[in-house]
Amino acid sequence: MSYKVLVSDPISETGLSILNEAVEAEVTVKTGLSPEELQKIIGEYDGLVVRSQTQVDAHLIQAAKRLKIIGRAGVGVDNIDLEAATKAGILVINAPDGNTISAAEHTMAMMTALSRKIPAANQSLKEGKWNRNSFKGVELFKKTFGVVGFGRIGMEVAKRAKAYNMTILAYDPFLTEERARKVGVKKAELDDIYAQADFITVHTPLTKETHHLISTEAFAKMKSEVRLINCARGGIIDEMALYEAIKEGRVAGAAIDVFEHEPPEDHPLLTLDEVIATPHLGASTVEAQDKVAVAVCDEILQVFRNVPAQHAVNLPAVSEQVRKALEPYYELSEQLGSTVVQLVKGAPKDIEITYSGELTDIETAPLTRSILQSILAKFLGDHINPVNVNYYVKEKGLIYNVKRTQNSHGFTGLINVKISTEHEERSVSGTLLNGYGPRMVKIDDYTVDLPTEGHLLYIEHHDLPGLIGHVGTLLGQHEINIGSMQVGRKSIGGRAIMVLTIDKNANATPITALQNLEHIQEVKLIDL
Ligand SMILES: NC(=O)c1ccc[n+]([C@@H]2O[C@H](COP(=O)([O-])OP(=O)(O)OC[C@H]3O[C@@H](n4cnc5c(N)ncnc54)[C@H](O)[C@@H]3O)[C@@H](O)[C@H]2O)c1
Ligand SMILES: O=C(O)CC[C@@H](O)C(=O)O
Repeated sequence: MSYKVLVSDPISETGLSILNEAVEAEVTVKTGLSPEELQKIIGEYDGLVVRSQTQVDAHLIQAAKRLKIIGRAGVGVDNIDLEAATKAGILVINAPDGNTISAAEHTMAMMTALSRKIPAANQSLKEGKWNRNSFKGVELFKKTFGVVGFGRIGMEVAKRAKAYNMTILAYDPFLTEERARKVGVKKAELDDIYAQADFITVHTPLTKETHHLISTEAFAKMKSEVRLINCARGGIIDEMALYEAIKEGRVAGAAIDVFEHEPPEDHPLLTLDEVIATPHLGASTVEAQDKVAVAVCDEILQVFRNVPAQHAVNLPAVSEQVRKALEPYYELSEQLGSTVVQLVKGAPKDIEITYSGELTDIETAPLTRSILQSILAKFLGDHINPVNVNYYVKEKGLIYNVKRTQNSHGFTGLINVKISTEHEERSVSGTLLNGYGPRMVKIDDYTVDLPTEGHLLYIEHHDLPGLIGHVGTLLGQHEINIGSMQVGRKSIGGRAIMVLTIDKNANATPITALQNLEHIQEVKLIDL
């Protein structure tokens, strides 16, 4: 199968060639489209590759009827409406580490250029002036450097700043004393940084919490003559507050790579001598662009090949080890969910999933999503997928519990899915049998050994001689071939079940006819 992929921002040729050479992908590169132009064509595509220019908003997502995956060749996904993508079941992936080094190096370049006024000196010289007095700078040596956001880039920046002999204060909610000590920085609070730092750099994502994190209030707490660097995202520093702080002489300068609105138009900051700026160039190196494009294009192909994504932004990450351990169980988990939801009468209210045996100690959330997806698909259709399933679980007010038990009844790994509705409670268990693949081993309290595919006819009846014969005859009259049969009973003459695998999908007639047979309580056709 071939998937149509649109590349709407410029990405490296090395990355593009990965998609171009794959049989699974048919690639179109159309960059610089207006939102309206993009909206018109997006409906044709299964995949979209963007950098930071394309705004993937809710309108675009609504028009993207076939879209399965959005690949962001870079880190920040603030140009993508993640909520809308998740609701639409579109997987969003990024390339989180391909441009770390480039962004860190750009931050250092901006800090040194700012401290030595290099852009202005360069400009002046090119204008024919030899003005050595106007460009006196400051050293970085032994200065205090505040790093706000100590993730991949923040840490790489700190490593480089250590070579300048700077004292580094790092603030990040996830930074522990131990880690700070290990990398040779001091763990600090924001107020410590404001009070002590000569240079402050920000390396957080732009979120509700970090929007205008550095504001008028923060500037008021800073050391005078402080210099700021933002190579992360426009909006983390309040641009107007920064402008005022520079005008008032409290801030000595700022180096800005990113703006709240890009490109910035008639921006007051760009009128100030104390500000140096670049047009969002943090990741603009040959190496970074190759790395992010290759990473994202490779991963898009993996997803088209049904391999779970490693850098999904709107799905929890799954380690390679967990992915390998769970892989054989996906089909089983989906089919158990599908079986029990077809068996039960009414809409699920409570779902209980129990993992036993070798599944007890593994992160099973991906299997849980696949079970929930197969259950909800009966009511909400095929657009339910692992990306949006939790959204719909919440929306429908479904309650689900996950349990773990060591008792796997002799099986290596066992999954039980139980659904309660307002009418009844039904459950199905399944395992992977060596050499046989997925098998259903229990329906409610009855032990069975059934395949988890094809068409199953589930019949509940009184355990009486001759009944199995009647069922066989009736199915024969409707030209329905029986592939196999399993019977189970609780006691002789008591309640019993038979489950038949049939070759032809039974229509409503034999089911009604079967239901009308004496001593039969329930007949259900389960399509897997
Ligand atoms: N200028 C560019 O071209 C360019 C290139 C690459 C990345 N970026 C941007 O740089 C930023 C950092 O990227 P990264 O790869 O290091 O991300 P990362 O996820 O590795 O690190 C971000 C860190 O910020 C921390 N954080 C979140 N909220 C915080 C808060 N309120 N206060 C303090 N810390 C907080 C997180 O705990 C995390 O450790 C992102 O915004 C990314 O989009 C820009
Ligand atoms: O695509 C770019 O050049 C910007 C990338 C950068 O902002 C990121 O967040 O990865």
